Amino acid sequence: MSNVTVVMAQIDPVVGDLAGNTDKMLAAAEAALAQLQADVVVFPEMALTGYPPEDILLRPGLYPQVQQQLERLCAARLPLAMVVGYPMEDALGERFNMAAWIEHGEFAASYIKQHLPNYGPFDEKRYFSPGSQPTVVDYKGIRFGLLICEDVWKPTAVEKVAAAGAEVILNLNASPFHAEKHGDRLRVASRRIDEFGVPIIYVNQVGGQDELVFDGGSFAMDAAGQVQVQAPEFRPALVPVTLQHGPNGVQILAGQLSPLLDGEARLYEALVLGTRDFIEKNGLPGVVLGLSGGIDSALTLAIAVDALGAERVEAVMMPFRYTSQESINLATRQAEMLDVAYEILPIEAGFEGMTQVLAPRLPEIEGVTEENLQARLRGVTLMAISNASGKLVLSTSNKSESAVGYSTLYGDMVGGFAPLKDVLKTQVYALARYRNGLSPAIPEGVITRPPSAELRPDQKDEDSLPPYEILDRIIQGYVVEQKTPAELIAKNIDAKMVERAINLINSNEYKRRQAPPGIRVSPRSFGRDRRYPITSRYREPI
Ligand SMILES: Nc1ncnc2c1ncn2[C@@H]1O[C@H](COP(=O)(O)OP(=O)(O)OC[C@H]2O[C@@H]([n+]3cccc(C(=O)O)c3)[C@H](O)[C@@H]2O)[C@@H](O)[C@H]1O
Ligand SMILES: Nc1ncnc2c1ncn2[C@@H]1O[C@H](COP(=O)(O)OP(=O)(O)OP(=O)(O)O)[C@@H](O)[C@H]1O
Ligand SMILES: NC(=O)CC[C@H](N)C(=O)O
Repeated sequence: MSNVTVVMAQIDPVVGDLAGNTDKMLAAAEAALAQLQADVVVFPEMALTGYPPEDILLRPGLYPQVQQQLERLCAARLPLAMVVGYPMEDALGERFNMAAWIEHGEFAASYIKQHLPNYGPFDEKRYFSPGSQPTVVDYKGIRFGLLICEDVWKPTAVEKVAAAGAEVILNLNASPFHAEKHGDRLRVASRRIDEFGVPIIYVNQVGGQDELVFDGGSFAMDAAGQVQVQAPEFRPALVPVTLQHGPNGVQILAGQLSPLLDGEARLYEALVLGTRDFIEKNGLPGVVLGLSGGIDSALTLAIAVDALGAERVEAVMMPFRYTSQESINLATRQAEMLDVAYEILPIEAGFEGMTQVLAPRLPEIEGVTEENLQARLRGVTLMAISNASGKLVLSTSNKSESAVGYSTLYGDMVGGFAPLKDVLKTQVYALARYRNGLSPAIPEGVITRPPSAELRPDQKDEDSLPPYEILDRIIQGYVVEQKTPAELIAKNIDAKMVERAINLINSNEYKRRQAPPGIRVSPRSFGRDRRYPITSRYREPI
């Protein structure tokens, strides 16, 4: 019996662009036929609408358009089978997350997703009803079982499709990135193969969508749990998987093994892709940010340049009386290193103006009022440039600061997108070092100086906050891993620091609700992964 070629079409669908996504699928299928002699081409979950389409799924106008595009896929009558993810609404108004098997232009079979994820960033029970039946398609002598993403994360759907005779599973995914996700996927797939003995071809989408980054990384795992084919991460790809009938069922032949990234390299790529796609898919001309000579704005600038190219990035240093010459020098040096448009715009005159405006009500502007006024004048300045140029303001906030509210509402929290939103301060340093290892992008002095908001004389972050090494352990433990205060203290973290940090985390939810969106890179980000009340008296014993 001859071999059968399944092409993993790791594409980058754009949410809501049904016609564009269909064009992409037709182009990918044609290329898979012409270049790879594909028999089957598998697209990601919900490739027709992009994922997650959120409340677009509740628009009645969506479903006729889905039908139209499915008809286009059939009308192309390509001589292969296409497996396509799409949403469907039935006559009773129930909606389903589906996969279509389109064989030589005929809509030959379909499958309804059985396990609907409703945790973390997922909301599928808001939209869909689950299916209950397996789908197995006999094609070119092989029995293909269809499953959709979460279906392989639990045993039931895999058990059913194996019992229905599937010899290989085609798993359509929209599986967003976090730093440990690829390892989780491999473990889950290998466990299911262990339990039910059916190899899995796992096809993921790639690209940024608002707060989510899809990393691709599609793979084919054989009946022994070995990855025989590995697609690259963070870019679209068409990767062939060769199937052969052997004495022990279907074999997956060894194929392309794209190298995988890890650690900071993987995290950095996710941040660059998430930033680029947010700007590109929203049709924005470029970005502008406040460059302070500190590490957060320095790393954000490097990411922006890697994402968009220096010519689309602008940096502004806005000194005030507390800004050190070293900060100005470091900001200027980085702007030169990266060759971005750069301006020094002092905010002193703005501060004087505000002093006069406020004089009848506030004769003295001091303390936190003075600190925040500086941050807000910088925000106003950046927004003026944004309005005049159309460039989006990048917020430089990181996860450690937003955890404890160490930022100013309508000040340094302005912006349309926050690349570092889910990155802890200790990771910011590691990423800066990693990035400089590729080529010089951040002056060494920015990395080695102690962090300071420079909003009052000699201010250092660690005067107000626990040292970042400790704060980040608390955030990681309390927010990401859901540990109790007692568990944190048992890990040798000072009880007073634990108590203070947890109080700050919980009392600053109000600020986070007003923060710009940013890229999710951890298993639990602030935002949809962690929905906390602003008004709350809940406490846990210390
Ligand atoms: N539950 C609640 N819901 C809604 N609003 C609430 C609230 N509780 C207080 N508020 C309001 O929030 C306001 C306070 O917030 P806000 O004006 O932002 O200011 P606030 O949190 O008081 O001060 C900002 C702090 O962040 C520091 N900072 C600023 C800028 C940059 C950095 C850095 O290193 O990156 C650090 C700065 O040194 C200062 O200590 C109050 O006026 C209060 O009315
Ligand atoms: N003098 C400045 N010129 C331009 N932008 C500034 C200036 N000071 C602060 N900002 C902006 O406000 C953000 C918050 O900066 P701040 O210095 O208060 O603390 P930070 O969070 O440690 O940031 P960074 O590490 O970038 O300094 C900065 O990242 C930057 O975008
Ligand atoms: N779309 C989905 O079903 C995603 C859920 C799945 N566990 C994942 O993130 O990989």
